[in-house]
Amino acid sequence: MSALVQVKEMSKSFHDNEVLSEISLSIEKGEFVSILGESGCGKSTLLNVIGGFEAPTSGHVLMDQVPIEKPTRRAIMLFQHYGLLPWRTVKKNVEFALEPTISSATERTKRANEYIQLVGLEGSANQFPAELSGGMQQRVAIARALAIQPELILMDEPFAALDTFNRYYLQDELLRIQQQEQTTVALVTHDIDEAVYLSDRIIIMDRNPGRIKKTIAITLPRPRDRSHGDFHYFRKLIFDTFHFGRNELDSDYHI
Ligand SMILES: Nc1ncnc2c1ncn2[C@@H]1O[C@H](COP(=O)(O)OP(=O)(O)OP(=O)(O)O)[C@@H](O)[C@H]1O
Repeated sequence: MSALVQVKEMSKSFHDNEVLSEISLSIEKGEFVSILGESGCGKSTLLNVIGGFEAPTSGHVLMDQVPIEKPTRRAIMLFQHYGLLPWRTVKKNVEFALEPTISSATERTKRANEYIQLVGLEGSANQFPAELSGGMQQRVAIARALAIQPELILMDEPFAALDTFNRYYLQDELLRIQQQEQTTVALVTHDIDEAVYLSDRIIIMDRNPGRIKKTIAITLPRPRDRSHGDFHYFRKLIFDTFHFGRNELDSDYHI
């Protein structure tokens, strides 16, 4: 594997407030990395800098050795709120995202259909977002992001608004497609379980200012079993990193 993204001694301040301090990390091609940390530690800011939406105050952020200076279609951001256009059908939402790069309408339709099928929504292609459940809307957002065929998907708590069943289902779908397409993923989450289930590597952050506290490689074979003792081992390792005492444990493993 070789590095797709390199962040080198990067700091980010908003006015006088240093939010990220001396962050260095690299993300390999095809790797699934999660970023965990308490609220306000700068996780979203880090994604925004990697996506080119925010400029670092100092240090370097590179994609394939080239400085990231603005958002490009090589890196797509996926949010908790799906950002679908309500007046367009599922198919038209996906096709719309392809307009800047595919000039032929026939080609756009073909690509859109392919990715709608990939997320299992072929039966809903002509429906409007309001007619779909939250889980289905997020699948449309995933199809739209993937159809662009980005090298990197940046995800900011994409499953946080979903119920457990939809969350588990979409986590599996995402992994299946990510492995098939060899897409590189950087995911921000508060859900330790989700991070252990999905990631090759988990980056744990400290706050005030945001720094990398620890990086943990999740060496569990796939598909992973959430009830397996080894899974619990990694969960505990992460809890211990946050120094949570027993009384502070939350049954859902959210931070
Ligand atoms: N555009 C901005 N202007 C000023 N301050 C900002 C801006 N964006 C983020 N911040 C500040 O940076 C800090 C980190 O915010 P950020 O959203 O990156 O944290 P986070 O770890 O993603 O938090 P959460 O888990 O609650 O989403 C916060 O104190 C926030 O107020």
